Amino acid sequence: MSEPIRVGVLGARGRMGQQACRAVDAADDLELVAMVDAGDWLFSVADAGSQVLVDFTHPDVVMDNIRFAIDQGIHAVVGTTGFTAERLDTVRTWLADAPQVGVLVAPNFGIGAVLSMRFAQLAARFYDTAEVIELHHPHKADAPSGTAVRTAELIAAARREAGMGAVPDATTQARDGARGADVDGVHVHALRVAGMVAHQEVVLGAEGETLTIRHDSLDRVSFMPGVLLGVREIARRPGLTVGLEALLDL
Ligand SMILES: NC(=O)c1ccc[n+]([C@@H]2O[C@H](COP(=O)([O-])OP(=O)(O)OC[C@H]3O[C@@H](n4cnc5c(N)ncnc54)[C@H](O)[C@@H]3O)[C@@H](O)[C@H]2O)c1
Ligand SMILES: O=C(O)C1=N[C@H](C(=O)O)CCC1
Repeated sequence: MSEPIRVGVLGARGRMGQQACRAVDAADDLELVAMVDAGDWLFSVADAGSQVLVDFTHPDVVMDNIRFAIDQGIHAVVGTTGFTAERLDTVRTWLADAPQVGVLVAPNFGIGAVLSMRFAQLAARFYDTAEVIELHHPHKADAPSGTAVRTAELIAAARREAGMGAVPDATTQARDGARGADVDGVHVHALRVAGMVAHQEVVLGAEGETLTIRHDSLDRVSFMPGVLLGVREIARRPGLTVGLEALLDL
């Protein structure tokens, strides 16, 4: 058997980081060599010889962590959310100086969540209206979720490609926030509910019918097969990869 891949986890004491440490530790082909959280010495990830860094931290710090990984020649599997097109462009610029390094940015590592995004993308052109409702635990820092933003962007792109116009909406009077956030012309509603983990509904509508695509992550273990796939694949994919779907051949 070949040498295990050496993995460092950032955000190691957080909800996702703890799961990621457990999953990496349990995999025969991976070796957990660094566990770093806020206030710890970031360079211990490099000192420990990490080949892949897994990041589940916070939108405010994730860009610094990616910069660090690229500068150190360490591949990065990033689950932290809060990415914009501008942030992704910045990562591409950094990677131009380190062409051997791979960075995967995935707003959701749940296989079902990735499939549901794809289903929504496929369905979008057949329906007049589409809205996204995401439901998460109340400790979540960002709203809407990274998954919901990406889903809305995929729906909007599919509508544009099909030559569809704006989603019809006759609302002329609304309380602030009543129609949710406008992401690329698609309304996204964020609920924060104690007891929940990560859930999403895409509600599509046409004359006489609706289609609801729902996914539920009931436990954070649901994200781990996707995280491990990213860790195993990223060295073979230099440059920036956005979304786990690229690794699933969807
Ligand atoms: N991609 C996915 O599948 C997926 C799934 C769940 C959560 N997330 C995202 O992952 C991120 C973390 O979520 P969480 O629920 O684990 O949050 P959390 O608050 O439980 O954990 C974050 C951890 O990061 C630590 N941290 C903060 N700054 C740091 C730094 N500079 N260096 C190292 N560690 C640092 C915090 O101390 C904390 O322990 C969020 O952006 C969330 O949206 C993504
Ligand atoms: O718990 C979170 O925080 C999650 N964040 C991701 C997002 O913002 O889409 C994925 C689901 C869980």
